[in-house]
Order: sequence, then structure tokens, then C-alpha cells
Amino acid sequence: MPMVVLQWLEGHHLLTVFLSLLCLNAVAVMSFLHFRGSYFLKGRLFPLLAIISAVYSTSINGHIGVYWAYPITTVLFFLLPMREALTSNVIFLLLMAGVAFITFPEANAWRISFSLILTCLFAMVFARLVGKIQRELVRLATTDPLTGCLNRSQLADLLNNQIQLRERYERVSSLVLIDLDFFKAINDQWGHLAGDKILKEMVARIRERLRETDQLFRIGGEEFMILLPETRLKDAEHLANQLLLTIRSKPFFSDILVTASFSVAEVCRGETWSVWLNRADQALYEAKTKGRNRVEIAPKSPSMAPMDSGHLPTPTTR
Ligand SMILES: Nc1nc2c(ncn2[C@@H]2O[C@H](COP(=O)(O)OP(=O)(O)OP(=O)(O)O)[C@@H](O)[C@H]2O)c(=O)[nH]1
Repeated sequence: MPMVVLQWLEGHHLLTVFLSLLCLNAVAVMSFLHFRGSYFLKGRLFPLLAIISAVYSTSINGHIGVYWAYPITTVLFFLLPMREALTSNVIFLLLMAGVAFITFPEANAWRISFSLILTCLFAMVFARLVGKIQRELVRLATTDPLTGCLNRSQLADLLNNQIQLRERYERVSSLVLIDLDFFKAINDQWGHLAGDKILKEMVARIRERLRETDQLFRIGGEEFMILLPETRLKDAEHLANQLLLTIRSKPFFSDILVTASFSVAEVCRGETWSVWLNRADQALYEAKTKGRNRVEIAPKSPSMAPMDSGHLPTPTTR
């Protein structure tokens, strides 16, 4: 904003307009982010105005305009997707080089162009590194390091998504809980490392049977959950029975026979994710108490309307 006043006082009215638009855009971005949580131009107006202002300022103010080119070339990589940032930077650097050769002695124009290219390259490498580290952090925070399954961090959100689909569009999904039987005894007999290997191999066997859209979570030491979107109870039960066979039919390395208990629960209208998961948990407990190595179906809670009851859904406002 001080620049707006300064340029106005110096009689650079067109530049004053560009800088004023930059300020207004900043206010719009902050307001949208504060009140709506997103900005419809997704950071695109700022680079455009900044590029125009810096190029025009260089052409009328000389080296004073050049000073702004360095932060702009850097910030483009943090505001725009990589391809757009690169394209905008190429256009920006070409414009700046053109203006520099018209405005400054040739030696200085070369210096400005090369230093801008170097700044752009460093900013690109830095932005890529930051992006890579960010992706890795997200991966570490959301997956289990031993098995590569999702951990509990996103469990509530992903179950809630399925509940929303159930409530709004009558889309039905199911979940399967899996708990290895007598895993403590396996650890005691064969050692913890063998236990770890069994967990990994079991996950590999489960994954072979899953669809791309299914999500496998490790929700406890030897307890896993599979979220099956668009899957009815009957189909989820069929899958659970197949997984039961997959685990128990072939011994794990060194001839270790392992069995697992399963429970299956289809989401009911009106229930929360924790009630849904709790029903599955109760059924898993049943499977354990009835002798393990079996699949137990979670009964629909009496207050919840089942999907196949023939009733029309009541629209909800959630
Ligand atoms: N190797 C290994 N063992 C684990 C891991 N996480 C938990 N465990 C073990 O899993 C065992 C679970 O024991 P329990 O909860 O008694 O269950 P269980 O022996 O399978 O008995 P049931 O579930 O009743 O059939 C414990 O011994 C834990 O130490 C892990 O990451 N690796």
C-alpha cells in the first residue's frame, strides 16, 4: 500500500492502478479464505498482476522495478501448480529480459537476466523439495509403517464419508473387521519378528482380494478393518469368508498356521461412524467367544432402518 501512494505521488498512474488491484486482490483472498475457506481464483490473479506490475515498473522506474522481480519469480512456485508456475516464470523472465535489454546497458541486462534465471531455478528446486517432504509427511502420518495399511488417523473421516453417501444418496457400504487368533501365542512361540512377518504377509494376501476402491486399515496390533464402499452385507460376508479361507488355508512361512476371526457390518441409516464400528466390534467379540476362525454378522440395530427394508429414505439435512 505504501507503494501505491508513492507511485501516485510520482505521477505513475497506470502503475498505481496495478498496485491498487494487487492490494484489493490481497483483501479479497484474505476475506474469501476467512469466510469461505477457499478462493475461487486459486491464487491466479496475484501472479498475473505481480508480473504486469514488475515488468511495467521496470520499464518506467528502471532498477527499482527489478528488485520486485526476485520475490515474484520465487512466490510463483508456491502459489501455482508446478506446470503453471514454470510457464508463468518463463513468460515473466522473457518479458523481464526484453525490458532489461531495452532499459539498461547490455552488460547489466545480461546480469539481471541470469540472476533472475538462477533465482527461478533455485526456487523451483526448493518448491519441489518442500512438496516432496510434505507428501512424505502425509504418508507417514496416515499409514502404518509395518504393513503400509492406513492407520486410524483418517478412519473417522472416511467412515463419515460413507455415512454421508448412505444418508444422501442411499449408497450402501460395509466394513469388515479382522482379528488374528491367538497372536500372542504365535509371538511367544516364534518371536516378535516372525509375528511382524505374518502381519505383513497377511496384509499382502488380503490386498490381493481387494478392489482399488476398498481401503485397508490397521486399527490395532493384530486388528484390521476393511472399508468396502458400494458393498452390501451379503457381498461383504462373501468377501470375509474368502479372506478367512485365504488366511487359514496356506501356512505362513516356516509352516505357521494362522486363523483369524471376522465380523461384517453394513451401515444403517441414521447411525454415526462410531455406532457402526461398535456394532462390528461387538460382532467380532461374538466371533471370538464362539470359538474364533469364523465370520460373524453384526445385527442391524433395532432403531436403525436397514437398507433393504423397502422404506423410502427420509431426506436429511446433514
Ligand atoms: N509381532 C507383532 N506383534 C504384535 C504387534 N502388535 C501387537 N502385537 C501382539 O499381538 C498380541 C495380541 O494379543 P491378544 O490381544 O491377547 O490377542 P490374541 O493373542 O490374538 O488373542 P485373541 O485375539 O483373543 O484370539 C500381543 O501379544 C501383542 O504384543 C506387532 O506389530 N507385531
